[in-house]
Amino acid sequence: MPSSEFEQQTLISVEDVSKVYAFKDGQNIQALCNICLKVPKGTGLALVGPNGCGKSTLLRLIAGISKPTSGRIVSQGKVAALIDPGAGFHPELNGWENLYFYGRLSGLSDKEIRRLSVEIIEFSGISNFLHRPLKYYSHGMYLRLAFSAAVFMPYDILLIDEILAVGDLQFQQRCIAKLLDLKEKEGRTFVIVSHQTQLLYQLCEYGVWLEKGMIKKTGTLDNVLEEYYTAQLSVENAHYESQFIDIQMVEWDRKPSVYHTGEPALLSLKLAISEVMENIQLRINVFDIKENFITHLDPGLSGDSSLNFKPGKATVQVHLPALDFFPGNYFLRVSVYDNRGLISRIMRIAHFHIINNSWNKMVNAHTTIRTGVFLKHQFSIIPLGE
Ligand SMILES: Nc1ncnc2c1ncn2[C@@H]1O[C@H](COP(=O)(O)OP(=O)(O)OP(=O)(O)O)[C@@H](O)[C@H]1O
Repeated sequence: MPSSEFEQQTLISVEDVSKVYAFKDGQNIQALCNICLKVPKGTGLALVGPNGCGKSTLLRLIAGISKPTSGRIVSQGKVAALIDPGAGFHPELNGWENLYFYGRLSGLSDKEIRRLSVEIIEFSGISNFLHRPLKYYSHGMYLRLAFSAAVFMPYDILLIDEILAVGDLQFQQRCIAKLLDLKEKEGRTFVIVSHQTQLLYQLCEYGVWLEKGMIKKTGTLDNVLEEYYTAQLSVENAHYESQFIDIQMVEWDRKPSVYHTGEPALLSLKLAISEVMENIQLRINVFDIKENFITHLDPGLSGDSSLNFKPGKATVQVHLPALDFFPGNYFLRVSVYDNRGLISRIMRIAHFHIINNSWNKMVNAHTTIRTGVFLKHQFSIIPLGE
C-alpha cells in the first residue's frame, strides 16, 4: 500500500513502529520492525500473514492495549477493539449489568446505554439469558453479547482479531451485514485480522501482508492476497522434469484469480515439447488450501480424446463453464501421463479463490468456511398420502 493511496482523511497513522518483547532471561523477540502505514476513513484494511508474523501485536498497538518500543501511532477517532472478546465484561454481573458497565467504560450516559441496549439485545439474540450472570453463558453466547455490544457502541475505528470466525455461521453473516452497513452509512473504519479470505473480501478493500514483523506488501486486497497466496504455494512447488515435455506455465484467465461461485473460467497450460508425443493424458487435480482433494479434470472425463503433440510449444486450454465451488482457496496439481505412466508433474500451482455471489442466497448463508464442489440440485417432496 503506497502511502499516497492513504493520504486522504487518514484515521490511523502508524509511524515507523517497532515492538520488541523482552523476556526475563534476557531474550528478546522483535515482533514488529519499522512499520509504516495509514488507514483512511471508511475503509477496511486486512492484515494477513503467517502465524507469528505480528498481526495481533499490530492490532494491540493500534488499540492502545500495548505500547510500541519505538515509533508512534496516531489515531484520529475513537478506537474500539474486538481482540479479547468480553474484555470489559465481568463474569459475576448479568448481561444487563454488563452492558451498563461496558457502556460506561465507553463513556456513554445511562440514557444512551438504555437506548443502545435495546438494539444490542435484539441483535445478540440472547435476550432470554440477560438476567443470568455471565459466568453461566456458553462461549458462543458470551461472544454474541461481546460482539453485539462492541459493534453498537459508538466508535470510528473497529479492530477485529479473528473473532468473527468463532460464532455460528448465521450470526457471523448477520455481523458482517451489520459491519458493512456501518461502513457504508456511517463511514466506520475496520482493521481486520483473519485467515478467512471470504470475510476479508466482504469487509476490506486494502491489505497489508506482514512477514516476520515486517511489511512485505501493501496495496489493494486483491493484489496483496494474490502475492501472499502465490508465495505460500510456491514454497512447495516440485517439478518432475521430463526430457520430452515441460509444463512451463499454468494460469487462469483472471488476475488475481478470484471468481464468484458459478462463474466461467479459462485455464491455460503452456507446454514445451521436444518430440512427437501421442496419447498423452493430462490430469488436473483440484485441492483446497488444506490439501483436501476436491475434484479432477481430464480430457477423458470430459469426453475429449487423449492429446497428441508435435515438437514445439503448445497451449492447452481448459474451458470451465461454471466454477461451482464453495467459497475458499484452491490450487491445482497438473500431471502429464503417456502410455508408460507419469512423465511430468507440477504440484501446488495456479491457486484460485472462490468468493460468494448472490445467485443463491441460501448457499451464501451457509457456506462461509467450507470448501468443496457445489452440486446443483433440487429437492422435492413426494406426498405419501394419509
Ligand atoms: N505478550 C507477548 N510476549 C512475548 N512475545 C509475544 C507476545 N505476544 C506476541 N509475542 C511474539 O511476537 C511475535 C508476533 O506474535 P503475534 O501474536 O503478533 O503474531 P500473529 O501474526 O498475530 O500470529 P497468529 O496468526 O498466530 O495469531 C511472535 O513471535 C510471538 O511469539
